[in-house]
Amino acid sequence: MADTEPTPADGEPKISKRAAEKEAKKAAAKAKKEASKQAAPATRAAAEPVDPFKQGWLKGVYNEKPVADVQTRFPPEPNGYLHIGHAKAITVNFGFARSYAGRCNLRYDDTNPAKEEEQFFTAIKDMVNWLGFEPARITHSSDDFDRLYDLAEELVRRGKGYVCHCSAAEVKRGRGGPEHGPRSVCKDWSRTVEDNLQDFRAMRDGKYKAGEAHLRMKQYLGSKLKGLAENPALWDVAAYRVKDENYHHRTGHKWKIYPTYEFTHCLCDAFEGISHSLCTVEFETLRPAYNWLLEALDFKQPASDEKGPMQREYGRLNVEGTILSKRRIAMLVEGTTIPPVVRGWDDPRLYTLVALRRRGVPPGALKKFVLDLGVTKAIANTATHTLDASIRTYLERTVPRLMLVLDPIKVVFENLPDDYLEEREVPFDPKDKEKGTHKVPFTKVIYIDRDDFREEDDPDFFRLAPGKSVGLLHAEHPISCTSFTKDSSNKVVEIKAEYGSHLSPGKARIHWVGQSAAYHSPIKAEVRIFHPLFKSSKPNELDWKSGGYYDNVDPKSEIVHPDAMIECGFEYIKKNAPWPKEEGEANGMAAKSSVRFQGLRTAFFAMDSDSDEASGKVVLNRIVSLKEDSGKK
Ligand SMILES: Nc1ncnc2c1ncn2[C@@H]1O[C@H](COP(=O)(O)OP(=O)(O)OP(=O)(O)O)[C@@H](O)[C@H]1O
Ligand SMILES: NC(=O)CC[C@H](N)C(=O)O
Repeated sequence: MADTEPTPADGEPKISKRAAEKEAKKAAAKAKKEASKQAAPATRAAAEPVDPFKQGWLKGVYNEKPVADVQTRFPPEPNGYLHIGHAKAITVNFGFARSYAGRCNLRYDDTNPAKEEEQFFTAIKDMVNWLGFEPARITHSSDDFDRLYDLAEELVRRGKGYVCHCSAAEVKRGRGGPEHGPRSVCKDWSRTVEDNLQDFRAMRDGKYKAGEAHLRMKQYLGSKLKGLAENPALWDVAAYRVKDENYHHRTGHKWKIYPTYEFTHCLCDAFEGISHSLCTVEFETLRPAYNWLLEALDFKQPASDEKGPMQREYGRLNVEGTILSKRRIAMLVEGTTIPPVVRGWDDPRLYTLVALRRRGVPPGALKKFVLDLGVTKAIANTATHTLDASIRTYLERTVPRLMLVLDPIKVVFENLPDDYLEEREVPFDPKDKEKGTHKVPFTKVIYIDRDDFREEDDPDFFRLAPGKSVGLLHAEHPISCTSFTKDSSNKVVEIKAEYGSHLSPGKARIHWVGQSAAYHSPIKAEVRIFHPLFKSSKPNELDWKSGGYYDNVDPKSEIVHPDAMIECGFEYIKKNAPWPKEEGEANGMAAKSSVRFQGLRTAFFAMDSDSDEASGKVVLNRIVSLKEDSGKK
């Protein structure tokens, strides 16, 4: 509709802008209704569940190699906690296998001895299970160290591997370029097989220190071939290197040499019978090197994906507004010269999977988010608030509702007897009868949120104020404030009020919690409300090297309400968790945070791991606000 007032044509009755808008709205609503009637059969068809793995790019990947026994793998390096990006990798690899009736392995890509710790192994498997997937097999690249070593010798025997003693600078020089001229091979390139074998064994037996010797693959550096040879991933990259700090958590000090990613990954894929090796786009340039090694050792036919594993690459999931790098999160968790700024790797302000779980994000919401963004070769760039919006929509349909008062003020009804009790039957979700109902007590004393009261009335304020009435959600009659009292710090501590049908209904309805020992109401709780950890919307651009990020940490990123109150329906919600009941959590991976609910007019909440059943301590985390601006009302 145009902004300007319409000019009526001569002779036509002049209608006001408001009336015209009303008419237009009516007509639009009618048209929409008509359209939806006509479109009903098509809409119903569209509502049939669509398997996202059998659409678009993923379907194309399957069609390139439509085998009966689809086998994929999720191959994290066990050097830190998984983050939201990994939720995409897990969903893609496990989901693809599931859709095509195949299997997916969890493979710990543990070829880097210095960085791996037991805690990460357990946490990674937990997250896969929590997301609702069960690995067909759990493997470790290190399980195959013997076999990998034998194949490295075989590569040498086939004249396709050589031990090189160049320094890093010499290797760089050999790669050529504007500074170094044409690419060239070093003197070690033409050593005999026997010589190379002996020297490789010497590497294995500890004759060399780190950097003094490498086993390199004889790819294309010495070749005159154009095309493939332009790819630096094929310039005789290292297959094995010596590690001085060589203790490995599974093989101990057995090995002084360790295989590189380029040597290990494709071979482990072949050992495990992987049909579709799905990884992120930054590995695309490595695909020719992946195929080169498989072909060199007869695990694949040249220029064919029929035999052996086929690597294909999808776009990473990048989330702006937070940091995902393990190194940076470690700085926040452990502190360096600066004190730690978060509670741990699972601090709900982080985007590690353990943190998202602790915050209360349902695993199904993460998977849906990943798939809704789409799986293609394009990088999926998104922002934390887009993720929040998606989680909000997911929770809206799936979790029950309760009344929770964040910052309570006591309300005493002067016109009710001390033992007044109205038992109200309240649905857990008015739009979903299946979730059932529960009983809450309406009593002489109730608690309302401080935000819902003003000491001085204002015509634009529709809730409780002296002389003003307001409706109560789930109660029969409205209430009206007669007076209030304050403490020495000028804080309102008690409101005197009336309740009954004689009062004006008011223009809004607010939430409340009744006080009744018989109903164990209210339940006290500490509520933590989270906001972005950094003031900057681009925290990756902060100064991480010299600690400049610290000043950007928002001290208001966690606000604690220590005296919140929840109505007694919470007990039922707790006993009947997980909400929603789906895959991982329903199958035993439910943490305390699977106790989720919508606090009416407030936010979505989940129980925090700091809660303690024995002492009755309840701590809640805000999962997301009800609206994007985090404001209620
Ligand atoms: N942001 C992301 N989006 C999608 N997939 C990812 C993302 N980050 C990692 N992956 C994939 O997850 C799998 C296991 O990753 P791994 O932990 O080895 O990766 P990484 O790149 O070291 O992760 P980090 O981002 O923590 O450095 C790999 O296949 C990798 O491609
Ligand atoms: N091909 C892949 O998926 C890569 C996995 C490997 N762990 C990495 O370094 O990221």
